[in-house]
Amino acid sequence: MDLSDYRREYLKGGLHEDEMPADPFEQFAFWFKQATDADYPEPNAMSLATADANGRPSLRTVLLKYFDTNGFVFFTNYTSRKAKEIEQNAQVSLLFPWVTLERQVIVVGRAEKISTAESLKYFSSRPRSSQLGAWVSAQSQAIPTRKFLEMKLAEIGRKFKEGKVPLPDFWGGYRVVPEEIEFWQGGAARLHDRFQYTRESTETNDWSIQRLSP
Ligand SMILES: Cc1cc2nc3c(=O)[nH]c(=O)nc-3n(C[C@H](O)[C@H](O)[C@H](O)COP(=O)(O)O)c2cc1C
Repeated sequence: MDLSDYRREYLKGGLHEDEMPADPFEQFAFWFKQATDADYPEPNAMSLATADANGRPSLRTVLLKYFDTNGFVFFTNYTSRKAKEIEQNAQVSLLFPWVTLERQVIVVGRAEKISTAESLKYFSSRPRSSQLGAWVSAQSQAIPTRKFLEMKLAEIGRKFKEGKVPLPDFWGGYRVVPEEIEFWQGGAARLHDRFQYTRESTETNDWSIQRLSP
């Protein structure tokens, strides 16, 4: 299939130096709210890129669950492929592909496991079915059939029939602590606006900003 004629002009707006806040999280929150207000489907779905110790990359979608000036938090299985790669190489990248808004946000930083208490807080807020699902899935491992999963779910359901479902020790969150955050806004004639924030110090929320060529 030839897709070479698939193109459109990006005309929704621009980004201007004098409107970029000093704090990139402020800009992210502003764009996130605009994505939500525009009914962008699952604006918190982001691509997470990891790479193993040899630099071999892998990529998948995960859901951003919350963010603040400390970073972006998602939840997953600590024995999954992504988790194994993060163990070998904590450098990761996130991409928010808000393409119908003619925008993308790219984060580069380090993934850190959050505390068990913090994971428990989020786990406790999940529906019971999702809590049981976390117990059932040995994420990223080969399994024989779907039936195998359904039987495991029934077994786990019986095991935790009474009371609260406990937090599995193989499940929890990562916080991606950004070192760079780029905001991209499509522009006419492919003259897009790109602003890259680079963290000045690991101790503080101080950032330098530069415009990048599209
Ligand atoms: C919209 C969407 C949201 C997802 N959210 C998550 C998530 O928050 N956490 C997660 O572990 N997997 C999530 N997944 C599944 C992952 O993309 C992936 O299949 C899984 O985490 C295993 O990845 P890995 O084998 O590379 O570790 C999501 C997939 C989609 C399409």
